[in-house]
Amino acid sequence: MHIRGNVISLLYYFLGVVIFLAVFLDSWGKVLSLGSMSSIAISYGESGPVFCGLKADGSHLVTCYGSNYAIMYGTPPHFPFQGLTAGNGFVCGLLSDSNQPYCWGSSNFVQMGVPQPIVKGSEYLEISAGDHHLCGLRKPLMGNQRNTSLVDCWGYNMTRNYVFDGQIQSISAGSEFNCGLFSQNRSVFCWGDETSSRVISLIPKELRLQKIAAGGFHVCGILEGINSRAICWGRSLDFDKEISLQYSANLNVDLAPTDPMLSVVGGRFHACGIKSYDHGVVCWGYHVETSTPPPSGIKLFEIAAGDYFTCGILVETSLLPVCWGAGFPASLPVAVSPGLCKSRPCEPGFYAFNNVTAPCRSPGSRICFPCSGGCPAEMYLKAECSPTSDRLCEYNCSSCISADCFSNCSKAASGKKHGKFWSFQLPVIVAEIAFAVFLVSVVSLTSMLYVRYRLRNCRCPGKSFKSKRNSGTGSFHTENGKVRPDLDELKIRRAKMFTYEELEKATGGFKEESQVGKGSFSCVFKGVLKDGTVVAVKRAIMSSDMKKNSKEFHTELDLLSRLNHAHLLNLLGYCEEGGERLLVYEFMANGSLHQHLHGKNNALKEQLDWVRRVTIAVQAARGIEYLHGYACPPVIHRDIKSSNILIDEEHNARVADFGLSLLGPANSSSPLAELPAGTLGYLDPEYYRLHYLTTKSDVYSFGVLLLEILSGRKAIDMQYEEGNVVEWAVPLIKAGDIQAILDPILKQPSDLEALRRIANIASKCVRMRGKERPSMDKVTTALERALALLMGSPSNEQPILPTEVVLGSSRMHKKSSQRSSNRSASETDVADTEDQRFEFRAPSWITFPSVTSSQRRKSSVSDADVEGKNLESRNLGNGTNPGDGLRCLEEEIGPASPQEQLFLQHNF
Ligand SMILES: Nc1ncnc2c1ncn2[C@@H]1O[C@H](COP(=O)(O)OP(=O)(O)OP(=O)(O)O)[C@@H](O)[C@H]1O
Repeated sequence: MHIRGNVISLLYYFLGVVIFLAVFLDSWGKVLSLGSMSSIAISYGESGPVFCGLKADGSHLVTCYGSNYAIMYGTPPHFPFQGLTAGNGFVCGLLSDSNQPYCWGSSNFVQMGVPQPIVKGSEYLEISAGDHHLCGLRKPLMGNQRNTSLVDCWGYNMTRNYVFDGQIQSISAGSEFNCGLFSQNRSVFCWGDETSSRVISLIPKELRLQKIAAGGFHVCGILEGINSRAICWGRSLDFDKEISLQYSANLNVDLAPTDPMLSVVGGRFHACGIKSYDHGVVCWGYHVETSTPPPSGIKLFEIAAGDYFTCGILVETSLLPVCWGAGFPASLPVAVSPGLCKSRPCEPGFYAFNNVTAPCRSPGSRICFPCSGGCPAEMYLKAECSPTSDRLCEYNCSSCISADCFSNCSKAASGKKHGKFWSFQLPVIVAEIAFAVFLVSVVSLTSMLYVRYRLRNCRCPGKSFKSKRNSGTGSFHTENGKVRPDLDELKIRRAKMFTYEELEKATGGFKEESQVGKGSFSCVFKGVLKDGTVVAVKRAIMSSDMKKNSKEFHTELDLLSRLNHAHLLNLLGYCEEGGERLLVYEFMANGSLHQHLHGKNNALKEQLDWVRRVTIAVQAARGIEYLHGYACPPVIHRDIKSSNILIDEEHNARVADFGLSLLGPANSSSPLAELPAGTLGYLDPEYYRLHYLTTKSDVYSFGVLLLEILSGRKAIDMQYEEGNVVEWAVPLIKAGDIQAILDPILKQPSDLEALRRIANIASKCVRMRGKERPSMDKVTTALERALALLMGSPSNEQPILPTEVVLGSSRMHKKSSQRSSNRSASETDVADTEDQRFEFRAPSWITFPSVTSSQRRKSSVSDADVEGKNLESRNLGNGTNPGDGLRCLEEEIGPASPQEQLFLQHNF
């Protein structure tokens, strides 16, 4: 008896050791399944939400849906990822091959691509993004450092390597802070800025958590043990009110539920979780007006939150995502992986996901889900959780209370009694399903057509946005005594207001040595902000014409804080104090394209080889295409030139200087009758002579820029006999003498075909009549093909992979239906061969809800404008036949009228 007792206690001891080892090993390897990194991620912010997910086909490639074009353009189509995370305006993935983060989209603070600085060769287990930063938990150290964890962070106020004592199991980033969960004692710690959230001081120190998820200004976790309910702590943004604190009773928000949870996520002011016993979803915290609740009865595998909405992956074989909250389509037509793949068997308490699709690539890897806990009321445990399946609950028919239970039990009973039930009922059920499918299809089709119709007539939200912005900074409004965040107001957090003193300090008192450039109305200085960010500060020259200064300043400020594209220069902030007007931008380490092409330093010129030059042209074209086609309302830059194409450290181009830009009409076909402004040599003759401004004016200037890039000559250079680059180069191009125009400083490529194509594009861009010039999207596509050719892509039919790799972004695919039937001959010219190769994506009303259709229409309308009656009715009120005026233009580029001369003197 005694010996048996000893044997049993020995067995228990042995079992204990095994369990301990399992838990210990688990804490090393389970990080991927527990942190904020997930198979899905949602980016949010001013440019709109984007949902990204790892495809369910085992490729580990990412697919994204949403309205932030910088993210959509930049989604890397060929990189396999282990997991995803997203912040304000950007998405990051942990690369499968290198275990390093790769980000895309745009952020003023986190570098896109592999963020820098990164300790060379560092490999990460998990990454997590906050509003403007990204953190990565490094793989565990070995030897006597194994009790130390390293976390690297990049971005706003965070760029540092952090060293922590103890093994960290997972990290999760909030708005401006981060939290980590220690694997040994399961305690949580947070660091960063807690001014508005107080997440650090409110940490429930005594609690042991199995996982954590940070939200905007709060953190939620799941308690360890059987009572695995969610607890949250934190405070709201501006008000001294606690949000979602389970300890507090007098709140205007829903409190965390007491149900056991499998998973939790944090949004900006809300949190959601997946319930443990039925995979049902429950949300708590603030509700934003107009937000929708989670669809009733849904069951989820995985869940992720944006700022005001949440998405999850349905517990169905389809693995489709479903979203709710504010500002996102409810369902997305893409199957995504329901979790992260791991290469080891699932630990105790987890089971391996089994589905017809195989979301994990390597044969031995699998997705492990935590076993559900307990059974709902009226149910009993039929089978325990096994390594291959979750626990099974069945209705206890003797204690039915709910309708579900009754119907289930009666079905089962009648199933037993009437073995031939199905043979009778099946045809009826099939007919019912077929009818339901038919009904759903008709309803979906009708609503799709209706949505498309509505979008076609959509107006840009520009005005309302502006008026809201001007209406003050209050971030909340009170309704029925409840304090709620106002969605639009909360979104506006982009351009920071600096004091003059801060910028004076940053630039060393605007000393001459800091000056990096000078424009007509401003000087540009290099500066370093308090947090170490290197910036360019553009200071308006104090002139007698304060009104003009101020107008340009506000145009640029207004435009840049609305626009967001990888190839537009990012505005970081501004200062308006007394007579001083200052704009703060990202610093572009390689100055302007003008400095490279026309500076005295030949080495700098040679540095821009043909591939770099064409890459810069493609990137600039993308930036302009965005302004014309996707910005809302559309923007005409009006001053495209080489000194406004800036080049960053990695020789990527950004279009800058929006001082002269005009917002185009969003829903009107009328070209703007603006008085000409711009730079001599780049100015569209149609605009200059007839004051006829459309997006094609930018196309003209871009054509001049292309000629400049090819020839290395300035737009106007009086040292040559033929001083105007257009008048010199176009006849040579038309004669087929491409070699004669190529920059002699560069070695000519063995195959001139790519450059010949670019020269042809340029000559079409600088056609006298706007309607005969191609639109920017056609130009971009043609340039991309040329770049692929230049880089040795074997065939034009290839997807533009080399371009994507170089540019770090991918072009948006076009819909053939959007090809305008009334487009001009020239557009067909440039894109004639390309058109058949346009690829299809999801319907544009899903991908780009508020912009695409109206903008696409706009671009075709602007063509029609120039061709059609509009011109007649609105153009020359003096009775001159506009057609004649245009026809004569090519021949009559003579001296300007005295009035025009006045403009020129004034503007240049
Ligand atoms: N963000 C930046 N980073 C680095 N250099 C910059 C930056 N912005 C401007 N510069 C430099 O300052 C120069 C002047 O820029 P600015 O936009 O004031 O004038 P411009 O476009 O050259 O002329 P204009 O104002 O007459 O059109 C640029 O050509 C460039 O060399």
